[in-house]
Amino acid sequence: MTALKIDRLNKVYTDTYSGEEVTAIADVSFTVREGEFVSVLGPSGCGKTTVLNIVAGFVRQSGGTVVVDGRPVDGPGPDRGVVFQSHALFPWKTVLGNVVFGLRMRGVPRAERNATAEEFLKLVGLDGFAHRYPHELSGGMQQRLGVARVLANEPAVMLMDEPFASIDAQTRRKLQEDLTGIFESRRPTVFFVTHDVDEAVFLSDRIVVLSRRPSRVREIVDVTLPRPRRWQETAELPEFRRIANQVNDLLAGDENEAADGGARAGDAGGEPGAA
Ligand SMILES: Nc1ncnc2c1ncn2[C@@H]1O[C@H](COP(=O)(O)OP(=O)(O)OP(=O)(O)O)[C@@H](O)[C@H]1O
Repeated sequence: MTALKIDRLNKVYTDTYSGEEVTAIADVSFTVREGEFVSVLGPSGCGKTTVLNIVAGFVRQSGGTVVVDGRPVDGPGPDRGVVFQSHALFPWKTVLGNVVFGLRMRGVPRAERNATAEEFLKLVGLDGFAHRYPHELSGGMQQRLGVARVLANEPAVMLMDEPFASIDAQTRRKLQEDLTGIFESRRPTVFFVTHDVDEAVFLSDRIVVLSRRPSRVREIVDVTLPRPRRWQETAELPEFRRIANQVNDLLAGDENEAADGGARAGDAGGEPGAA
């Protein structure tokens, strides 16, 4: 079943200073099936976060539709849980309090919500930290908490915007492995935005590669690697390198086209001030 359907999405921003119109997204369509992990990759500034923000209901599209679980998106809602790059946790609430909050908003009874929150804290490896505060956790632990908080609410789609970008490389690998383990055991539907090709290949079932701005879908790449996935074994598979090279070629092809055509076309779609 389709969990998320993005159809002919278009977004034009109006620059608040110059009043100039900037087309961030020209025409983007793709679907995410229930229980599928789909990543979106593309050149910097192509509109990845904009697509995610429209799906989250934070930003309104200029054209096209977004349907989650059969319902058109018309603002934020509990059917979509977002894990941000910065942690966006409640600093005054404990770890347990952060996870329980959404459950309380949904009217889950107290005994049940504490049990559910503890189950999800265990899933992300934070059992034993329930009564700490976010500032007492490392960056990686805060991201785990962000994941637990979203998963506990069983959203139709979990939206993740470069959640590991600000985390050191070693911890990032561990978090990617843990996220994969959680995905493999729970099968949430995930829409994941990243800059990192290897991360996208390791985590995803499919990768949507966007063109430079104004963006379109350049290609949707199937990742047929076996699960369960662990970095050491998965990265050694020839298929892993083949897919990563394919995605890198798609991104590089886009850069080359930008270099060839950008100057000629006055680069109407380029980043302002970009060389
Ligand atoms: N609120 C806004 N007003 C005007 N322009 C905006 C606004 N938000 C984003 N943009 C522009 O839209 C384009 C897409 O931005 P977006 O952040 O979605 O891209 P991205 O692919 O996520 O970028 P990055 O890879 O750098 O994170 C950029 O050119 C950006 O400058």
